[in-house]
Amino acid sequence: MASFLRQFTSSVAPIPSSTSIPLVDIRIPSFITSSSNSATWFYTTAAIVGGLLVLEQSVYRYKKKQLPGDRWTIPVIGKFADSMKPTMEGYMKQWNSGALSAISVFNIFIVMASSNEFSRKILNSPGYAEPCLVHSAKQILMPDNWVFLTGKTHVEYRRVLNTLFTRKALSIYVGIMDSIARKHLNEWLAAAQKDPSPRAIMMTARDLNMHTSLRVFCGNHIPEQGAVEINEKYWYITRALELVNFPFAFPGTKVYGAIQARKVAIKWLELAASKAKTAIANGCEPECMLDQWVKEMEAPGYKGRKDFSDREMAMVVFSFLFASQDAMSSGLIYGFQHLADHPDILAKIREEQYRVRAGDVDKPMTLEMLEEMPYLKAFVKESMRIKPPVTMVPYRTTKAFPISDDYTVPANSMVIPSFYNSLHDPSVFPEHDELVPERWLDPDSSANANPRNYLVFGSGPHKCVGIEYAMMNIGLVLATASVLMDWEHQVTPESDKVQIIATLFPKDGCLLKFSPRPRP
Ligand code: HEM
Repeated sequence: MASFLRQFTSSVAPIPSSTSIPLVDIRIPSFITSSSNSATWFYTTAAIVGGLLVLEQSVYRYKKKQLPGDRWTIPVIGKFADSMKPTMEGYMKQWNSGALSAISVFNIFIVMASSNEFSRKILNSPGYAEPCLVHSAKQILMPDNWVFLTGKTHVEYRRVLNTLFTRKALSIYVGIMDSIARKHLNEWLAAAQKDPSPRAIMMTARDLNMHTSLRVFCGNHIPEQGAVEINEKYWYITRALELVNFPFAFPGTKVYGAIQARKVAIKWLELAASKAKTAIANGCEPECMLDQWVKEMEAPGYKGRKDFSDREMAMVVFSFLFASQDAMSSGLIYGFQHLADHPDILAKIREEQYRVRAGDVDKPMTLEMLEEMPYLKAFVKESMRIKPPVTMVPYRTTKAFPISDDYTVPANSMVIPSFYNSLHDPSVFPEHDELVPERWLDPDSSANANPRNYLVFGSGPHKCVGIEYAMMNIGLVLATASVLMDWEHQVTPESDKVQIIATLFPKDGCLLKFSPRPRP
């Protein structure tokens, strides 16, 4: 590029100005002067553009240093085309190119970390790197949402939110989860009776999760009409979670649709927060997360902030929906698919279910019962190891980050820890592509000896706040399904291919055929 520019400029003859040869009075036709002006503009513009392109390449190569990655970046857009249609194969190629590797998208310099050491280092270095949600997240979640807090204020806010997932709180939620799971599974059976052909569970599993989360978080403080409205509109939010979106939220854009959906959701969630405060003030016992939150703030030993406004509480609940809906749906859908494809594992799950339920499949699930189901828990953990719903989380460096002895990530770069290689490390997970729940049941297994490799929920100060709830919900739905119904998987050429819609899903949406299961 530089040599091209040198040749180009040296072949351009200097154009004399009219003042440099004052004694010569030659009338120059106007079409000649205007074309020489245009030529000047053309050459100047070309030189500026060329200079910027050279600068772009130089900055990229300076930041990349010895890291694996393209030697040159595509001018202006970089790897934008790849980020529009991400594939697992593409990501794997990048991760396998090195423990750290570089790319650039729209001149955002990105360092991908694929090893456990570097991924964990990024997640656990709040002094150098902070989570960096996709650009649209700020527009959708609103800039004053707690999820954008960092440092000490984040730690303090998190301390309050952790109280929403204590054992006491989870024991309130489990009854709600059980009754909603049964309602939906019976609807799936009724639909299958009408039309027994296999159907994709992509959307029906999402509906189940949304319904469960709304009722766990807000109980009956949201009327049915509100729950339906939020559920119907939520897909607009998922659609807008792309890495790169049209920057302005004009009507018709995905982000605009997501903002409208958020406005509807926040309206109902604010109402729910206000009703929870009234219910607890009137002496009611907590029946959902919002109630539990208000009750917690009243407790004599409570040390945190007590003045959460309805809007703040609504934004927290909305952030939970935002963080959980896609990931939990991915985990649940792959759970169904993995069990259908591994009848031996499903048989072990059923054996455990019948034993703990003492043959009574109508018995509502309790926390104590779940604790007696180690095989179920091991399966859920293993299913998400094989297909982690979230494969990576973008962070941003706040200052130059000396990540290794010989490489420092420049300030204001994106650093993306990825989890796939940690979760498929053959030295920790022998037969790493095989679904083996037993590896979690042996306390001396290498899987249990290396908990740092299990990055499904991240690590460090921003580690997922909803781990227990998510694991419990996925386990509870699969366990209840295993005793109420049989399901067959229609395997297609797309079943083992992955589509990435913020999280991972089977490309064919997971086609299942359900039928009622005879009682024991
Ligand atoms: C299978 C389901 C889920 C998976 C795989 C998952 C995974 C993750 C991951 C990888 C992170 C980023 C962690 C990091 O940066 O180190 C995260 C953060 C988060 N998750 Fe989850 N999650 C799930 C379900 C949930 C649920 C059910 C909730 C809420 C009820 C939730 C709420 C959050 C929140 C609020 C954060 C941000 C925490 C912070 O910044 O302090 N997630 N999750």
